[in-house]
Amino acid sequence: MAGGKVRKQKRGGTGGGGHQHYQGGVPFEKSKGQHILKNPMLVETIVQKSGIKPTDVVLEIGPGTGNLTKKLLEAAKSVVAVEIDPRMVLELQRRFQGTAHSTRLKVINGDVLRCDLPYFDICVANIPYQISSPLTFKLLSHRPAFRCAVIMFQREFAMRLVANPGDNLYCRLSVNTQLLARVHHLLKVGRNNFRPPPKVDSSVVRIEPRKPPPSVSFKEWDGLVRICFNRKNKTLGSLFRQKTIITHLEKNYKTFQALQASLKGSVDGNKESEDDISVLACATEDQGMELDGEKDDEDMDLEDGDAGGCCDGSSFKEKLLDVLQQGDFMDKRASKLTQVDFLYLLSLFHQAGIHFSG
Ligand SMILES: C[S@@+](CC[C@H](N)C(=O)[O-])C[C@H]1O[C@@H](n2cnc3c(N)ncnc32)[C@H](O)[C@@H]1O
Repeated sequence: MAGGKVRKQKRGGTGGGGHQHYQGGVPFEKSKGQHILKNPMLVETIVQKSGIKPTDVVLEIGPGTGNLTKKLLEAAKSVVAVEIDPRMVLELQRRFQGTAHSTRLKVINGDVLRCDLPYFDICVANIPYQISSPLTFKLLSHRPAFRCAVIMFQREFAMRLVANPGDNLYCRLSVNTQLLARVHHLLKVGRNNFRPPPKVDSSVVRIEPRKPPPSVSFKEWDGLVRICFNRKNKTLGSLFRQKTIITHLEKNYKTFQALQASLKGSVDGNKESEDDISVLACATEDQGMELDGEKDDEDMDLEDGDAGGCCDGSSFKEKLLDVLQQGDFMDKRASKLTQVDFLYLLSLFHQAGIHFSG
């Protein structure tokens, strides 16, 4: 029966003795991150901490069998739920059909990363963890900006989101998310609150988009942050001496110079608003954040050693190092830099005509 008791069945014929978890005859699929919340107290706490108003439209991602959906419908004006699995959509429809809530629930059957999101005031979700990073940036690029999102993440991902300079887990994901939003850790959640239990612990995080959004190009920002966190414990002086970095930035520099020349130095009065727009456009492109965040000190495609003997290359290297020197960044490490430090460094590079997006 829909929304009914969850039962465990032995997987037949495998000989492996493994268990398949079912709800209403529907087996859960681990590949879709189907770990439903089985603790009603926890569901209640999440809804309370969301601060939903009776006038709010709530977006739920991955409603599954509807345990959270039910409580959201009790608190909100309406709920829009995006679910990828048609079997779950059917379960949801059966569960709420004919109830007082049915007219206030809209279910979209689709992949949340591929569909256009509707207007919403608040997002509350227990998501499949494999989409954590792209989903976070898809939400943060959504307009109009929502009030807040209260989302269950894998514990380590959550701790990366909220990490501060100097924390072990401080990474590109922390810096980029915190540019666009305020993030707070709300709740630690043990794996036994789910059926079937996942292999990892979880945490609920509150994400509040910054309003107005920062007037910096996200692509430029992320280009700088990506380089700095490629080896977060190396000094910036040493990172910006790497040949691949110098070559890449010099190419951008020349392209930018050529562009400036072709524009004959004319000042574009709309520059600032273009930058604002690129914050939105580029945030959604950046879907490899989680992986990069998790590989801070391993993900290395840089070559050690100085740039080659080319005169152009050497003088451009001096230019890069001058910028670092000017802001006293030569001996600093990404692991300790604040948002303000990154903004200042980016502005110094821009003043020198050095850009991070090609
Ligand atoms: C962790 S379960 C949460 C279920 C339910 N919200 C709960 O808390 O009991 C994640 C749900 O997201 C769905 N899902 C997985 N990938 C999705 C995607 N890309 N877009 C939308 N839903 C997805 C799964 O089918 C599953 O129902």
